[in-house]
Amino acid sequence: MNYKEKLIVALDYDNLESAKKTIDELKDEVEIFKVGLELFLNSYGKAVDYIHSLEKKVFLDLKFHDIPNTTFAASKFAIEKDVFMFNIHASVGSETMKKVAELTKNKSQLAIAVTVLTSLTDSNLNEMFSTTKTTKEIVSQLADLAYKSGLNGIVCSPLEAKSVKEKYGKNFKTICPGVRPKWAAKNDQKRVMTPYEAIKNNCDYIVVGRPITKSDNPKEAAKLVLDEIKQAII
Ligand SMILES: O=c1ccn([C@@H]2O[C@H](COP(=O)(O)O)[C@@H](O)[C@H]2O)c(=O)[nH]1
Repeated sequence: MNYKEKLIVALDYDNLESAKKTIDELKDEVEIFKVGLELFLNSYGKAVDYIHSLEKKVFLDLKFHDIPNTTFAASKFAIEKDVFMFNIHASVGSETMKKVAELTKNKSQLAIAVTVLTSLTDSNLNEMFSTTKTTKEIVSQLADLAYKSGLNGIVCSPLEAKSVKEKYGKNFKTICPGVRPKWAAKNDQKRVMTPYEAIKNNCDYIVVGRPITKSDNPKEAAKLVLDEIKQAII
């Protein structure tokens, strides 16, 4: 895999024009763009078509979380849109994950499961579920369920990627937000690593948004992140 394909730039914008400006600025460096709820809703889905019109790949990050019938229908939409990758929450359970996995069988699209959001800590899990389990333990449990359900990989923080890859092998992908170069603010991200550390820790893809998109010079910021990726895979 070309090192540039390991970077996914998160386009969290509230209008299509701003997103287009960034996409145009980054298109010589970046191969995969992430469209999440904010941009998908504000652009009425058109951001996906724009990225595709430039022959770039889309990670549709809408994190479907519903009963089997509804999650299945939403996943069909993602497949029909021909996105490179889309996601559902692992906490939909194995029945739904199996149905979605069946949909993508023999197709090029990757269906992945969100485990524990990178903005959450052990104490957040404790206050939500009265559990003493760590984020790492819950990620491992949900990764196991996603793997056994036949999905193509998971979203986790870079901190958990290594143990997941060691257990499930190269075909089960780790997609990791919570990536912060040393020069960037952490914002609301809690479980973070630098791009270099994340790639070394077996993230197949790193997702980086604000350090690039909110930078005074997004292209230079993307190049700095790509340099770290390159250094890590040499
Ligand atoms: O656990 C998760 C799942 C998804 N995300 C998304 O990734 C990007 C990260 O953006 P930054 O600006 O680099 O923080 C964002 O779109 C999230 O919705 C995540 O951060 N953590």
